[in-house]
Amino acid sequence: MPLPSTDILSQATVQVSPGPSVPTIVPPSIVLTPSQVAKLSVIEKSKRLAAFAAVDEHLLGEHRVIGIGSGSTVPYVVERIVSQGPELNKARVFIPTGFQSKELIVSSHLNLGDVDQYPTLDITFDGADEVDRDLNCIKGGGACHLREKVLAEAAKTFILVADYRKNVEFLGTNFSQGVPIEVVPFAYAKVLQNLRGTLGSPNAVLRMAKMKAGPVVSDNANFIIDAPFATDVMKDPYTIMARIKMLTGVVEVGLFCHMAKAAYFGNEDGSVTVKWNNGKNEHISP
Ligand SMILES: O=C(CO)[C@H](O)[C@H](O)COP(=O)(O)O
Repeated sequence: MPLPSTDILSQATVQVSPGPSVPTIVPPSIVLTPSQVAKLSVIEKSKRLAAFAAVDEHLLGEHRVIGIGSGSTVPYVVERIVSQGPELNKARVFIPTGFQSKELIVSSHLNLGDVDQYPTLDITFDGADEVDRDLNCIKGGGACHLREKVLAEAAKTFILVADYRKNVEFLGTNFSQGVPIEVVPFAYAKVLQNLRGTLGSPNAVLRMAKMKAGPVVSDNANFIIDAPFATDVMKDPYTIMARIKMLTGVVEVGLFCHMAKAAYFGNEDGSVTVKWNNGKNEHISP
């Protein structure tokens, strides 16, 4: 099923015209056709709904510098942005949170920039592994949370998009693999020891790669530790985030506290739930 995903170039068709001998790579459009939409699963549809609602409500004509996060929901953010047309988008620059979103921006023919050129962003859209009632979230399921946090912090407005499974009262409810922690490689054993001991996460583990022997290596050439904590600890994510961050060797913690302005969750019934940082909850009917 053709989805707007990171493997967009691998789905590309090669067109060989009779003239030049060099084949042209034509990536499939990020904008889905009605028949592609009809084939999406309920979860994919709900991600797309959340992304569309978030872009429609928050991406303004005057926005020029836009952060694009990582994960499987973000391609739908880009789909909606591309649908706004080249006229609006040619004046904009898009900042990626990692390899995946860089590919997404480039293959969608959007202008690519980096945060060292644009340290202030108008807005950043990103996915989340889980979002609690106060809009704190777990991020880093895709090992991108260092760059994601930089782009969230650099943005005047940070907006989360996710499907209904991520909408929880307390962090760690469904996402039980633990808090993703990026560490410099040579310090991983020491940080693991700290986490399993003093910090109270006996099941903390080094994240291992699936199709490679050895650990996952982040876009910044670091390792990732996943550290699960008890529910009581996760009820106060800021405190545990600060304690982990103080460990020498830790580069960034996948707990984003008090950063998002709003979180959009697509629901199974086609509605969208919006949680705002002022405590307000909104329901957008299908
Ligand atoms: O934090 C992330 C990557 O580091 C992602 O935003 C998070 O994992 C959510 O991804 P998805 O939209 O695929 O559920």
